Amino acid sequence: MTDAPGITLQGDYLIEQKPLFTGVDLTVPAGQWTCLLGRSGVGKSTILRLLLGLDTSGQFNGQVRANDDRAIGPRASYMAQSDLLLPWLNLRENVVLGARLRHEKPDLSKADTMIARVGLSAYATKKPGALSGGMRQRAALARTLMEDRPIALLDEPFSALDAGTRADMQDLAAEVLQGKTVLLVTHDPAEACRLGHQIALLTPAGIAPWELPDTAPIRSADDPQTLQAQAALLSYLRAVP
Ligand SMILES: Nc1ncnc2c1ncn2[C@@H]1O[C@H](COP(=O)(O)OP(=O)(O)OP(=O)(O)O)[C@@H](O)[C@H]1O
Repeated sequence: MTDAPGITLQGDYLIEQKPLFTGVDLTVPAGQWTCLLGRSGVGKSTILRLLLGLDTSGQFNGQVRANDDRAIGPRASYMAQSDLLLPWLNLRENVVLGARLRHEKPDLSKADTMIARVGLSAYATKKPGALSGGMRQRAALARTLMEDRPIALLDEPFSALDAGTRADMQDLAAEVLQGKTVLLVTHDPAEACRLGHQIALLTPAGIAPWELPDTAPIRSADDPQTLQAQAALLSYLRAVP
């Protein structure tokens, strides 16, 4: 039995009275990975913020709901596009920041395991300023995965990683977040086709689904059906105005 809920968002969003998107009807099924793709600026990060109940710059006319009618924000771990690492804390302190903010005793042993799993053990006591962009992103991923929440909202969490590390981190995230309700924003068709139970394409006119191979993720990168789906998705994304 999982307490990971299904989530829906329906509605329109305006910035300075002009529609950014209209008629969006997004369903994120319980306990599965949904990948959200779409042109830059179409509103993907905004959707994550709306799900979390955070401030946005525009006006949302619609509704956000978990299928158990409980609040989403307090049950969600969120990895923003910017890593949001606190520069005065070292990597380990950043990874346990959630517990510290909740005035809980941090689980340092779990933190060190997570830091090891993102390949940063040698940097556990370094400040973020001593880390490369890709290392900082892995540190932010470790902090997100530390939070054992039923919902994970991830905004391009692997975008700064080299191809090999990216595949490793995708595997790690898929393992740690198994059974959680995950919404992953990505620009990478290969990533979406590898990780997604479903793909949602956001356009100004709403959400369109994208067909995936009838196999369970995480899919092998060299699976012919997965390769075919990712090539078709890339062609489609190039043609979207
Ligand atoms: N802080 C802000 N102030 C004003 N407008 C904003 C702000 N943040 C975003 N926007 C506007 O909201 C729109 C949607 O932004 P959002 O970040 O949700 O897009 P996105 O699809 O996630 O883009 P990307 O793929 O480039 O990350 C943008 O077109 C931008 O004009």
